[in-house]
Amino acid sequence: MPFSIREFEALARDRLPRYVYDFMAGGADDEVTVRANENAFARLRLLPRVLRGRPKRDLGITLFGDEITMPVVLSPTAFHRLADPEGELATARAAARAGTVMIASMASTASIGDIAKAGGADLALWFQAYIQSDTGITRTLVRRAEDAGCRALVVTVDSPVFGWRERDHRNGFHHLPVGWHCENMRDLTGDGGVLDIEMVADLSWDHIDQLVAMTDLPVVLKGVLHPDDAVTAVDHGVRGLLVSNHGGRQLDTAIATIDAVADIAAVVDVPVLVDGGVRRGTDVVKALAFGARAVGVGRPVLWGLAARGEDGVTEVLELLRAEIDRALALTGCASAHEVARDLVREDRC
Ligand SMILES: Cc1cc2nc3c(=O)[nH]c(=O)nc-3n(C[C@H](O)[C@H](O)[C@H](O)COP(=O)(O)O)c2cc1C
Ligand SMILES: CCCCCCC(=O)C(=O)O
Repeated sequence: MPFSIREFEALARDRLPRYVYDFMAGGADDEVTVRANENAFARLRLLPRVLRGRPKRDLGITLFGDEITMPVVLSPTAFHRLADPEGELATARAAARAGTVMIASMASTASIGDIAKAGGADLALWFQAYIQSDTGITRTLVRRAEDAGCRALVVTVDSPVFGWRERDHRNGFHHLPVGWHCENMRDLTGDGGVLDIEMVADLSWDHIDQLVAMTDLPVVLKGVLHPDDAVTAVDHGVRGLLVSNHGGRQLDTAIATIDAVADIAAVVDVPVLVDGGVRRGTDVVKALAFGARAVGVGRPVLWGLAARGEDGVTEVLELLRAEIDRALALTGCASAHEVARDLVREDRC
């Protein structure tokens, strides 16, 4: 079994067709932000406390009333069938087994109903949506998420247009293989067809007001980086924030997410999550120190899925759990809640 997420990525790279690996690993333009997300974690150094020994650490946290077993959730990623024939169904089973949240992408290759069935009652399932220009379509998607038992709605707001992904253009990857579809987009107009997902360029706070009014589910905004937007979001009824630059796939040279999270956590009173570049348990501890309730992982899940299917996703999540536990012990923390801001210093080298 691989010993790290990096080794899972190497395995996945060996197994996947080149165009699929590039789609998953790649980002926008020069991929400056893809690299920055990881490098920014490495630049931060931990300042551990000693002689606070406790026999066991408690990794559990609560999100919208649900207890999850560690401060790691699965960020939404499209097209899991490209990684494994079982696709999102395998991912859902692994997330349920790990006792954490899976945020299913609107661009899943299985429907939200089927993902919910695969995960079963143990899965804390959230649905990620891109707001569509036709409010009726957005409403139907929200109802499907509610009917599937989703516990929160994550709205991605960093994509008014699609990022420029040079690897995909070079590889000519613009469509799923014949016969595969974004299953959440099926039967939305009553003609049995599958609609394309739209990126809506005139997305505004009015759309967020409409969405919040449409559902009792907590709405989480994904893709917020500016503290002022975070404050505005809460004013508009948003109940959680996922600080994200879409894994460097949208605006290249956007700030690394770990560099954005503390300023946001300081000005809002709702759960703040962060994703982008989390590859080690020590990264998770740094994010907690900066005020995040939890982190999201995107590519690591895909590497596990591509390398070893459902078991691979489980192994990636369990690797992270063990690394977080070890990092907590080595920094003198008995729980995720005990991680304090003074545990992290900027690298002075
Ligand atoms: C292959 C791939 C597909 C993605 N698809 C979506 C998506 O459908 N919706 C979304 O909001 N974000 C999507 N993302 C962004 C992730 O949710 C997340 O923000 C990002 O992957 C986090 O960075 P990491 O991969 O370094 O963990 C995707 C990312 C990747 C790598
Ligand atoms: C037009 C299809 C939408 C797929 C969205 C996937 C995504 O967000 C990504 O980063 O890739």
